[in-house]
Amino acid sequence: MYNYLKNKFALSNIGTKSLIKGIFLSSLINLCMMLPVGIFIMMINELLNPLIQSNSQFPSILKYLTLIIITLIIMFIVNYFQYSSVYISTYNESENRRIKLAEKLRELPLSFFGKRNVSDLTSILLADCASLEHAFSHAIPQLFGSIISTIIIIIALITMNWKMGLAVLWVLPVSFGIIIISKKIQTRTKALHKKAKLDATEQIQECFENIQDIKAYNITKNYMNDLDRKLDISEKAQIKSEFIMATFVTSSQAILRLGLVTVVLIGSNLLINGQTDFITYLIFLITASRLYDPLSGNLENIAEIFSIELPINRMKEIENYKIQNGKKEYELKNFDIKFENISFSYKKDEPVLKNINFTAKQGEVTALIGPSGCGKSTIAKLAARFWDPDDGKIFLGENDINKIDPESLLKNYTIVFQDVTLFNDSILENIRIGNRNASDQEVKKAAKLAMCDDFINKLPDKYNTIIGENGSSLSGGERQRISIARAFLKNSPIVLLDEATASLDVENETQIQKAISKLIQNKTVIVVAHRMRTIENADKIIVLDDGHIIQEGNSKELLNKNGLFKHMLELQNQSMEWSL
Ligand SMILES: Nc1ncnc2c1ncn2[C@@H]1O[C@H](COP(=O)(O)OP(=O)(O)OP(=O)(O)O)[C@@H](O)[C@H]1O
Repeated sequence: MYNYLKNKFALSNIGTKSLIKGIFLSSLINLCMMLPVGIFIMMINELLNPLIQSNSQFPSILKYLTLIIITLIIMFIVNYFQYSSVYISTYNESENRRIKLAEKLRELPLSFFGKRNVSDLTSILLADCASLEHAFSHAIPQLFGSIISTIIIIIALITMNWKMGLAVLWVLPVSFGIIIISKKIQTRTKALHKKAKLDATEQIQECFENIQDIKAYNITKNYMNDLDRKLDISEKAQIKSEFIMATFVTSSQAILRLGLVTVVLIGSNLLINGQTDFITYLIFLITASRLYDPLSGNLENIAEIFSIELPINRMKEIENYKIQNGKKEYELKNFDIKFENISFSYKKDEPVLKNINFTAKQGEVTALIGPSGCGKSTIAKLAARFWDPDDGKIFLGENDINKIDPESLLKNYTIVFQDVTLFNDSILENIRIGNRNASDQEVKKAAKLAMCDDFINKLPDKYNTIIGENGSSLSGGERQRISIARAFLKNSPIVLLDEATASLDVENETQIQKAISKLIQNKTVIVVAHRMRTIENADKIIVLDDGHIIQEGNSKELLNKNGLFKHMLELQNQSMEWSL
């Protein structure tokens, strides 16, 4: 039972124990509900006795008053413990579940995030956790508790009179049979509803994120029509799912009620034939009229219990996803990065890199160039172990990076990406992300080096200005310069620059290039660049095409050959001569 509940509902040890306690107390509540029935039957028995036996006494009112008060106290105590045990433990478990998931998400490699989108993950952490919270507090203990209490009462009834006992019992397997048979259908329709809802949510999120482009291209109407369609599909899927659930649940509830009818039929037959007495018949009638109440109410929760299988599986998928691990302590002889026979694909059978071999040496700038989509950024990501290669090895200072813990590996890297991520915080804190221990003075020094000082001083609160969600109040170039300031602050031995100066105007870019050349001295630098002039002084240029290295050398060597490098340089020179 313990292991079944633990695995089935993906609970912690404490959560499983609390659930079992909750189930036990819920069944106790249902059994306590039968206490007034017992008192009532006792009273009827005593009331009828004077009519049957002349020497009997009239029942004592005080005795029944005391029994009623005791019953109320017992019911209050059991309810109190059930409520506090179930609810407090559920919310504690839920809190721990969210923390555990967040911790796991922190450790997961980018390959995981490449397969899932943000709204899906948000929905797991918020909506899915909330649905489990509700099921564990309002459905599971109550349903299991009502099954246990009903079985106990039925066993007691069977020992009293097996024929009438069976008349009460038969409805249980039939009613549950209907629910169990319907499980597959209910789970499928719930999954379809969930998917349709997620599609609509994703579209809403996408709409907010891309509102500028949607307006600029005048596609609001098309976009809204598409959203309307998705909302419609979601609504229909919800109605269908609710309807199917209601059909099965009400049918099995109706069957449960038939138990009372069969008790009346069989009981009156037994009474007429003198095979039972009136009090026993009365006990069965009153008990059967109350017995199914908790169970019938909880049948509605069965759909909820079925539906939590989906969020539990989604959470298990995160929990079981293989994390990148490795040693935290390691010695590096140098900071050379060596790619040895590297092949990589984001999607199965769609290789992005094929047999890549090169070394980015410490103290040198290694530039990656090639047409769009040839795999330049992917090489930079693999160098930092954001993804693990399918084949081959990447060495940092003669250590296979596959065997180094990603977090401790990244301490050696400064990465400036094409897409800068900024937080809704002050400029000071956004730069300090480069080095959490840096003082304000150090942050400001880094900002100066990255040519941020001028624009920051023009902001209302200077370094304390809050820059909005993802730095929405800054220009592309300003955002990029902040990310470069972070890099200055981190000052680590390896620098990966992925189109680092892409959003800058020529004047700014020239200045930043000067600053970057200071930053990268004696470091291992890998630059991904489109503009040829930004890499003309690189020590080594790797020219890629369709995931292969097709040329390698410095710019002088490559210009002397008739290859892609020369061709790209000529094309870029031509484009610089264009005018509108
Ligand atoms: N997260 C991802 N999931 C699936 N495919 C991806 C992912 N990232 C990149 N790709 C694909 O891998 C290929 C190489 O992408 P990559 O970003 O490395 O190219 P790139 O040379 O840096 O391109 P660009 O110069 O346009 O930035 C492309 O076809 C791209 O569509």
